[in-house]
Amino acid sequence: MYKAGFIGGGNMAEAIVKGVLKKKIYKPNEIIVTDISSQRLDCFSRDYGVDVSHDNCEASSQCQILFLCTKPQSMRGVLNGIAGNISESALIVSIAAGIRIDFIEEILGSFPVIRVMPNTPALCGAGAAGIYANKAAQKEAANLEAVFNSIGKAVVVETEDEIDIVTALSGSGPAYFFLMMEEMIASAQELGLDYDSAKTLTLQTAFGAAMLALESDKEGVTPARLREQVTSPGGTTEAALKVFQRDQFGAIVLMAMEIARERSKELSGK
Ligand SMILES: NC(=O)C1=CN([C@@H]2O[C@H](COP(=O)(O)OP(=O)(O)OC[C@H]3O[C@@H](n4cnc5c(N)ncnc54)[C@H](OP(=O)(O)O)[C@@H]3O)[C@@H](O)[C@H]2O)C=CC1
Ligand SMILES: O=C(O)[C@@H]1CCC=N1
Repeated sequence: MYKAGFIGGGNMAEAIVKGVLKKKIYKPNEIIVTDISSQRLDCFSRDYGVDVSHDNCEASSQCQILFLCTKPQSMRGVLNGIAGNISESALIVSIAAGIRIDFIEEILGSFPVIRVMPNTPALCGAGAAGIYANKAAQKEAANLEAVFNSIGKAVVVETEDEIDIVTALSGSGPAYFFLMMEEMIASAQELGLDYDSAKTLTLQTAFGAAMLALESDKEGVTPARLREQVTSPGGTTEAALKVFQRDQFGAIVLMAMEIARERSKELSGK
């Protein structure tokens, strides 16, 4: 029996597998990963030493925790394929955006099911994950929270609808920050700085800002207060921030997150 099986060995499954192995939550021989792509399976076998298989049913019958890690659009087919072949005592964990627990239960029958919305920084132990468990999985939720806390930070939410918000916030969120980094690097180049210097200073600034925000949060200091500390009256930051405000930066962020949440809800119909 494997402690964990991952159906779909894509980007997010790899981030979780790498994270849990690094933190020694599981040993490589306690994990099995399936995928339709031999190339992906070779990568998991070579880079992480875990067992791999093309056979979703075989893997599903041998796992204590079964992580469903395929795209939402493939989930119906994947669930139909493994239904009736899952170990009776298994915990089902879906990381798919939008896919609701009742959709999973309809196809698989009654199991403890947990939805987790993780993110790719789990790759380096800095993930953020939201967790929602059905009634049958309330006990398991605490264990799973510990797993995701070991590869970042996890928050258990009260309602399944909140997972759609978590998706728009921290699931997709790394991409928002990466976009900001891309734009800052490109802008610095446009203004005359060389690419390497622009990249080094951008990444270190993002890292420094996040680290300072996390450290300061322990003392109750908010991001807003930290922003004020950078902003000298009549200075350069104030001049820049006025442009963000004039062009409705807050409204743009809200609009983007609302659309991401709506897309998560739409995917539930797949
Ligand atoms: N990427 C992210 O940042 C996050 C993703 N998620 C969720 O995680 C899930 C996976 O996303 P991501 O890792 O980015 O996607 P990927 O496309 O990278 O991973 C999915 C993998 O599953 C494979 N696959 C497709 N069909 C099957 C099948 N029938 N059996 C086994 N494997 C199959 C795919 O192969 P092939 O490519 O050949 O089709 C692919 O390798 C999604 O549901 C997404 O909503 C959640 C949080 C964050
Ligand atoms: O873009 C997506 O649909 C997935 C879910 C959250 C992050 N990536």
